[in-house]
Amino acid sequence: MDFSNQLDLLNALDQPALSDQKHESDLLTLSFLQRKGVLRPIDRQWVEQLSEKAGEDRFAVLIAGALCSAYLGEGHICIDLATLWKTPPEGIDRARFYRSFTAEGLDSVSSWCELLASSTLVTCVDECTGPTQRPLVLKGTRLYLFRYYQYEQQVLQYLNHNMTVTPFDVDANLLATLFPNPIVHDHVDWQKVAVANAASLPFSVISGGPGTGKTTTVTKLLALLVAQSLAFSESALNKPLRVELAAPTGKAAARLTESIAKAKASLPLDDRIKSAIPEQATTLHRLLGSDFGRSRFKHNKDNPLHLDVLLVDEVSMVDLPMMAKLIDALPSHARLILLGDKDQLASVEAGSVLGDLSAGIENAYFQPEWGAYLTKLTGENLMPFARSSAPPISRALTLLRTSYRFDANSGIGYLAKSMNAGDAQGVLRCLQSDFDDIAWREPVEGQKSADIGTLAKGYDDYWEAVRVGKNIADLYQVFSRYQILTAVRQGELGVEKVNAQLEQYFYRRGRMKDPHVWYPGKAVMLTRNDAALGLFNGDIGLCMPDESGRLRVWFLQADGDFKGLLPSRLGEFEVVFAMTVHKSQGSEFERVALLLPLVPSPVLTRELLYTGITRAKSEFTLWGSRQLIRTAAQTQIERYSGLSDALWCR
Ligand SMILES: Nc1ncnc2c1ncn2[C@@H]1O[C@H](COP(=O)(O)OP(=O)(O)OP(=O)(O)O)[C@@H](O)[C@H]1O
Repeated sequence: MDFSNQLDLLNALDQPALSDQKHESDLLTLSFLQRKGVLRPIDRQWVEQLSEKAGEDRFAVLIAGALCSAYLGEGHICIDLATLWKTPPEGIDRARFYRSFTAEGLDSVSSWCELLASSTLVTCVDECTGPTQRPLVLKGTRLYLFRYYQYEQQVLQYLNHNMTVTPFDVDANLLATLFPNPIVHDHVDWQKVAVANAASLPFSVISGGPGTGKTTTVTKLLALLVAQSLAFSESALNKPLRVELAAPTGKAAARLTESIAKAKASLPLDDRIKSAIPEQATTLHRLLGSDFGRSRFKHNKDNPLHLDVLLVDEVSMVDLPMMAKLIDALPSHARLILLGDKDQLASVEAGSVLGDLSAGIENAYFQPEWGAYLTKLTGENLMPFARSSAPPISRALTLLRTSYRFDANSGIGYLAKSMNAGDAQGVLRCLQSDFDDIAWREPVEGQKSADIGTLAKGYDDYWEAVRVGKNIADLYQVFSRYQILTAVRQGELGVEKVNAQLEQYFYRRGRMKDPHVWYPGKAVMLTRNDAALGLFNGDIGLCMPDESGRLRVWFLQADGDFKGLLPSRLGEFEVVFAMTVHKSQGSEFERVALLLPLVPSPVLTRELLYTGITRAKSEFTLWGSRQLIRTAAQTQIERYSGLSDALWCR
């Protein structure tokens, strides 16, 4: 019998493999780690292939490589050996972990690093020779997969270069025109500071929670840049400024288009300038020229984008590889302006670029000479924020702190703030207070499933709009007013089950004749990009008949138009009367119901709940137990990378 087949069979039965049995009580093996769920099959296979090719069989090297791959799957850019040495991954017995290293003569993290540095699989970047193309890169106690080390370096090199350039000239009078009302008391107008900062620098980040005026601010920034360019081009016959707006998803791009158009209308500037400010946003994939199925984009270092200014919204959703590719495709003279909420969930794929960039943004410290420069330019007194210890990156960042959407009487604002601060008591107090805009539904004793009847009521307006045959634009508006969010995919209160139950409930109420076929009102979300159709993962389509009565699924395009497709043309999709919080990023709804699972889950974190809460504009209902809410508020996501330490000198 083939021995490897036998091994697979044993693994599938969750039994120790034959080769492990003699080690079971003493040393670790890769197959044991896979069975414990510490490694995925792909992590083990990858490292075993490398081991065979390179003739490297030392366990301390193989476990480091396999963990690097496994942690990448959880969103980490690298592993930190020092942290792992102190706290072995969950599911591994500590004594056994250390025994496995002692067996190879290792007794400390430095001896582990030395051993790795001696391996043909690892490049040690402290060497004068620099990195060679080996699968793993060791920098200090951080171990990376080669490609991800490169991505991180690409972003760092870009930032380091752009943090030291001489500031561009900024028209202080124009800046004053855009901010005519001085802020009262001793407060700083951070929106004005953000515009001054971003207009002065080739790279900037503007972060803020919901309704803090991010769009208002960048619209003023674009107005300033466009007006300066128009004035300059008139005198020097220069070309007009080429500005591009982008976001990670189609939905977020459509929202950016809408918000910029609205904010532009109220600018205190003449129409010539307003009309030169673009409104049309696109997705990052489309901007870069997505070549689906390939990881390389049409635009890159050799074929840069044709633009002078690039504004990217919802940057919390942008992963490290995408950021590196974006930077790679920027022409050297271009400005990059990143916009987002640093406290939201990080990207689905690896990295937390916005979080890393803005790791120290709360302090709002500038280097003294930058503080003096901004004070002169804005007329705001920024010297109290001057610190000689502030790292260079600090000047490129501005945090907007005042929410103009949620005032002191807003439960949503208070709840979001408490959750973001990890203040579990504050969160529970807020949920128990009588704010008009929030509600809390605790599961009752023995509850096994969601209260579908109550949740489904939120869609009454939508079904009425379907029944009377509203046009697709109006129907989309109505649909976007209410959203059920779930924290998890699987389980009783997971998105799959809740969607199935909702469809059944609607069927019983006569909303459709057969829930198993396409019906008017069916709402779906794509789960894969589709180049041929120009649609993206996360795009939402509503099924309604066209003029000839044929059912089509209608998708909102970034330009505000709708594209209607025959259902048979769609690739992978799922019903979307409920969606996960992850999928809701970049969208906002008037009313949101957030369902927590009935049992603890590692995905319940402060960032997940904060993101869920801040999707709601005027009404938020939280379905979840006191215990899970408390635990989530106290659990923060940590993603390993070298970016924040390199930028914030920690
Ligand atoms: N300085 C300000 N003074 C008064 N109102 C403001 C100010 N800045 C923004 N607003 C108003 O606050 C609301 C939210 O602003 P805006 O849409 O720019 O915020 P945002 O941070 O982009 O919001 P979102 O959470 O939707 O991304 C808008 O109605 C806007 O007109």
